[in-house]
Amino acid sequence: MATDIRFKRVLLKVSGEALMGRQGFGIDVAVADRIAGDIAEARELGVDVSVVIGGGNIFRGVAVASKGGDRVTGDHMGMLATVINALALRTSLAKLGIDAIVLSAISMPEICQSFSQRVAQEHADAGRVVIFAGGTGNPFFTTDSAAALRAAEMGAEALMKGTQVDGIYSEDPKKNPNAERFDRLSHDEVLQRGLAVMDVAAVALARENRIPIVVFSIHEPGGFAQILRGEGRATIVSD
Ligand SMILES: Nc1ncnc2c1ncn2[C@@H]1O[C@H](COP(=O)(O)OP(=O)(O)O)[C@@H](O)[C@H]1O
Ligand SMILES: O=c1ccn([C@@H]2O[C@H](COP(=O)(O)OP(=O)(O)O)[C@@H](O)[C@H]2O)c(=O)[nH]1
Repeated sequence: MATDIRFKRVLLKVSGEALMGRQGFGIDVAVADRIAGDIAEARELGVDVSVVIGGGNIFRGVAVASKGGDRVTGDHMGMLATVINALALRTSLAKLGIDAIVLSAISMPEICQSFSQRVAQEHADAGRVVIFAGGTGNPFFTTDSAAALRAAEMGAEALMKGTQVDGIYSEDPKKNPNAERFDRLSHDEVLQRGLAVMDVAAVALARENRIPIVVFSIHEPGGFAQILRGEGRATIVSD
């Protein structure tokens, strides 16, 4: 079955906002459970999945900065939010009998192990789903950049960005419903056209390391496995 699969080892970026479902804030456990189910489905296809999780459902650093507060402190709060989400996803995976481990870029040994590439690789080799928390561990970055970084470190064949939209458009489709949707783009095209589905640092890092980016809707149940089988709607960014 796995012979039809396009990628055997992927890094899945799960948007923090995806976890809040219709609530408008925080974590909807039913949504976390459903995303865990999608990861389980991908593993059944024989795909190694590791995950970078965002924190936008709880906190974004710019929210502090925009109200005159300190950006660095705001970003620290945002990175902590990603740890909360990572623990929720690990809990949902455990309910399905999937062994997952949270590795944080910010040390908090009472709660989870600290990230190092070597430790991450060992857990992945042991068949665990590695959930990377704490973003890059640095302010002024995003979890998209963390996803590109961890994808490179883990030797992932693709960075799969599960987000609110079903691909990359000529403009933000939430602002312009008539925007044109692309099936394929190069990293250079994404950067040159200023397509803001991911930040520039993340796309540039993926380009440097020749890692394809696949943008798809995380809200479509079973969508992740579909994309891995080469079906469903997504935009593929590759050279
Ligand atoms: N050209 C574009 N194509 C697709 N989405 C875009 C584009 N420009 C902006 N976006 C917006 O980017 C969002 C995804 O980026 P982001 O907010 O960082 O998501 P995430 O929460 O998944 O990290 C989409 O929900 C979409 O509204
Ligand atoms: O390497 C990182 C990753 C994240 N963040 C902070 O954590 C917040 C949540 O991450 P992000 O906005 O990327 O989450 P998502 O959009 O995926 O929900 C960001 O707004 C930043 O404040 C950070 O400072 N450095």
